[in-house]
Amino acid sequence: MEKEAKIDIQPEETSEKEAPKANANEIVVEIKNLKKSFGSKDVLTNINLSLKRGENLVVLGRSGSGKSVTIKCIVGLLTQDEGECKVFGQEVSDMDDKELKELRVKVGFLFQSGALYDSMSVRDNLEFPLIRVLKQHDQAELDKGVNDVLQSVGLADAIDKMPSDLSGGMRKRIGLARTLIVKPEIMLYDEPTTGLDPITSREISELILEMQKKYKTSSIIITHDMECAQITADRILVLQDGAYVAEGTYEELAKSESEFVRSFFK
Ligand SMILES: Nc1ncnc2c1ncn2[C@@H]1O[C@H](COP(=O)(O)OP(=O)(O)OP(=O)(O)O)[C@@H](O)[C@H]1O
Repeated sequence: MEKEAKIDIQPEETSEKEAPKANANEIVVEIKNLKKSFGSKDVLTNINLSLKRGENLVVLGRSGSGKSVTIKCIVGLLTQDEGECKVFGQEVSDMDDKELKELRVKVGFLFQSGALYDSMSVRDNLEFPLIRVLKQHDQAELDKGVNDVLQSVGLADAIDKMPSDLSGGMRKRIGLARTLIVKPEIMLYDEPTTGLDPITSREISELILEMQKKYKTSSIIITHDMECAQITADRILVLQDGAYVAEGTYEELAKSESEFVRSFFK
């Protein structure tokens, strides 16, 4: 097993975040001819992907097809063997530790587990990134940040609850709030609806769409959930055997000539 880089989202010197440039055609993530193998196993054979500012890009693929590996290359948790992986025009594999820390402030990721600290209340879980990442210490400012993001995810009443008091869907919302609170420019969602019942899954998908509009984030959403894809996607990429085999809107791909692509829509 190759060792993955450790996640450390606490930059030592964090400056005020720059406002995103308003250029709708800007490419914020660009991947070209990306290849990644583990031992003799070729996981990514030829990945090409571009994420435009403000768009929701859904990646569909069977289990084990390399979707998470792609996301880990984007945040520098894994390094590709060949090809380019650029975020905001800068090659991730060339970044030093300081640049990687800055990258992980601009790029938020929500992994399947949600990653809340179970011993901390919702308020403390949400204050944590404000204090550690944005170096905010003024209590009024912290309160405002926490209350605003809780309103956004529809859980203002949960502020003093412990994670163990929350349902799976609520934990997912708080996990999302915890990522969004530092206002990342790019969001990476790794199977955001996995393990949730159909109604809660739909609510989370709708929330992802609302957050795109409210925070103007650009997002890559990895999912098997076709309803999530239908609700959230501006564009969909289909991954097969380590390479993308189709690209289009939900409606376009549902009518694809490829049986493999259509198989997701059944
Ligand atoms: N650090 C690693 N070391 C060795 N093999 C790995 C490592 N990370 C991923 N793999 C292998 O790469 C393949 C793709 O994994 P990945 O997690 O990207 O799949 P996925 O498409 O996200 O699947 P799932 O939907 O099941 O999460 C798997 O066979 C996995 O075992």
